[in-house]
Amino acid sequence: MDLKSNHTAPVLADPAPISKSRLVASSLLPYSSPAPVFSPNLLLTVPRKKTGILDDVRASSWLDAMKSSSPRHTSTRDYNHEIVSADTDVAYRTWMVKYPSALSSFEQITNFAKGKRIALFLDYDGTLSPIVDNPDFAFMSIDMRAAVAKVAKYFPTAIISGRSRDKVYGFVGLTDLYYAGSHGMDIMGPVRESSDDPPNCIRSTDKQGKGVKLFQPASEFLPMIDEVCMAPECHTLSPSAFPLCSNVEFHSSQVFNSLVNSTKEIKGAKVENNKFCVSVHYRNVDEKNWKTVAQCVHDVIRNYPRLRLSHGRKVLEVRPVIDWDKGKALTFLLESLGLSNHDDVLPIYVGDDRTDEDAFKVLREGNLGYGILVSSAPKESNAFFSLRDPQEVMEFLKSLVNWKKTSVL
Ligand SMILES: O=P(O)(O)OC[C@H]1O[C@H](O[C@H]2O[C@H](CO)[C@@H](O)[C@H](O)[C@H]2O)[C@H](O)[C@@H](O)[C@@H]1O
Repeated sequence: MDLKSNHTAPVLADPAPISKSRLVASSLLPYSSPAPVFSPNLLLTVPRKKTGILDDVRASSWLDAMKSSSPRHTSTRDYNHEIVSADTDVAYRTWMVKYPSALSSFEQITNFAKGKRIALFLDYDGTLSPIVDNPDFAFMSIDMRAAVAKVAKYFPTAIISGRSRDKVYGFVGLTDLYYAGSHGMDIMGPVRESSDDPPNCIRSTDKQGKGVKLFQPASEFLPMIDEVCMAPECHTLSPSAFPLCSNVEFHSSQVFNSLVNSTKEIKGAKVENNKFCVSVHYRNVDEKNWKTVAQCVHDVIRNYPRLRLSHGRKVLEVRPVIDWDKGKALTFLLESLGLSNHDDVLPIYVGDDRTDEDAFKVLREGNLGYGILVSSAPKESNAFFSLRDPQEVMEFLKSLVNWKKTSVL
């Protein structure tokens, strides 16, 4: 999948599947400018069905996606890969030929990184913290926090999460990082005096009083009609009474309430407000009721033409219909950090989820850097390397720090 670049945007020359040869560090091509990401129109068009019933075809594709959305884990020991059958192990090892371990390939990675500035982008759930049944208890370990704190001393580091920015900051609790919440729709990044800010970017200060840039692309592309939406009568009307209402946060809380209401009878279902997105968790729902979860979500979002659905790990994620994702957030952060358009920069993105694939794709297709997929089960990815679980992520972060400390640059 090599790139031929013209003056404006790279052209994909070969849409063939990811080849083994692309997995070697030396084949990372020199930087070619990515297409501008801040296009004036980020609104996506999503075809909608008028019917209120989730028809069989859609229901089965939702269900298939729901079933395949996360490797089954029966106990935490799975994550330490102690209980794996021989078959699973063989399948995993075969898969690792295509996605080699970032730990065993560490020398290859650092050889390529020599003389370059590494920038680190880390997903939260399933990457820095193990997947647990209750999303409110997805704490990272003390050791992991220490490892992240150390790595952030040596490399610019950002967390890009589907959680709300405040919530993920609450879990990580480190100040020397940049945070992007709501799948990148709520970014608090560094201020760069020399660069122009895109629309919807405001300068502010963080909790420590440091100058920061706050970028919330969703509010730009779903123009606010605050006055209308926030009028008290709005709250009592059904959502279809204000189809043009486009205050995302307002939608988010409206949708949140509707989803909470419609799923309250489903045992184990949990709805989480992530500010610009709402997550509907079904990890603890009996599989025979997953279709009901899907139906409830479908029934709610069909009232909101400006919302769409994506799938995460045993979670349905409702988000605004804008062309913005973790990949765009990564590009935005690289620009904000003054690290885009440089041959001597090596971004590394570590993540476990489907939504992280957008970031892996940006790195792969732009020949910019490495995606590292965290997975204990084989799955197709745009990442270059793999790590099994958060424990291995921690080892990788520690190795980066040791390498940096000892390398003579
Ligand atoms: O982008 P991320 O930081 O990975 O956030 C994606 C979603 O992560 C959380 O859900 C996932 O982790 C939970 C805790 O381990 C688990 O219970 C759930 O099944 C997973 O889907 C978070 O709760 C969601 O809101 C995020 O969208």
